[in-house]
Amino acid sequence: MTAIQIAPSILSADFCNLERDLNRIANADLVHVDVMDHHFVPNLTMGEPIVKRICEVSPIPADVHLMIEDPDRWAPEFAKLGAKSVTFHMGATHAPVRLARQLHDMGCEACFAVRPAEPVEPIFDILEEFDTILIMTVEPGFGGQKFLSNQMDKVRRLRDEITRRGLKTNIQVDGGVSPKTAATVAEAGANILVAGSAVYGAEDPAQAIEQIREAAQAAYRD
Ligand SMILES: O=C(CO)[C@H](O)[C@H](O)COP(=O)(O)O
Ligand SMILES: [Fe+2]
Repeated sequence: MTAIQIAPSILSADFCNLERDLNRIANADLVHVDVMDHHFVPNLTMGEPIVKRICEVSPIPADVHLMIEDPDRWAPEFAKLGAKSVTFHMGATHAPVRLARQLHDMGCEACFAVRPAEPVEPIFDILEEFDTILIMTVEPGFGGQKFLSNQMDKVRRLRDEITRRGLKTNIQVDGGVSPKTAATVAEAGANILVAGSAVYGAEDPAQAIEQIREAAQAAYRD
């Protein structure tokens, strides 16, 4: 049975207390790190120096979500820093297969992301190249947005294709995931759940992680 993985997004952490907030999510499977560049999305977050320190001090592996232009140029730099996985967007990359293979050669997992208005079907022809497909459940750029339930059909179509072909590809969802929406995304077939505001907005982030995990595990269909 596929284990559900919970990836809190430190976009919702206190940037002046990052190490403290990393230790607060030690029961998570991954720490999700949102890198934004003011071009691909209308927000600017962090770059290599901060991601480097996160990789060094975090008790759990880093899952770097690049919302930047030209990931073909920059994604390998984040793999070099020690990220477990690097995600790049369909709307930003020029050569996704070449980039995925380059990341794999560096010992890093490759994840391909689609925005809400982008179809997932074009990825089917290159599915074997990726460890994970990320279905965005908000428009990328900011934490704390409302969950887009209209993306669940996309998750279902992708899960059906992965199952039909006997692949082990993970499906990640990112945006508006909480203890309330966790069952919906897991029932549709997602097994990696990113949650920012629902974890760091809770009084006890570790408890919020367990609530999301339990709701998702109960609803997941393998
Ligand atoms: O990629 C992202 C935004 O583009 C974030 O990972 C995401 O929004 C997490 O925050 P929340 O759970 O509060 O929606
Ligand atoms: Fe993200």
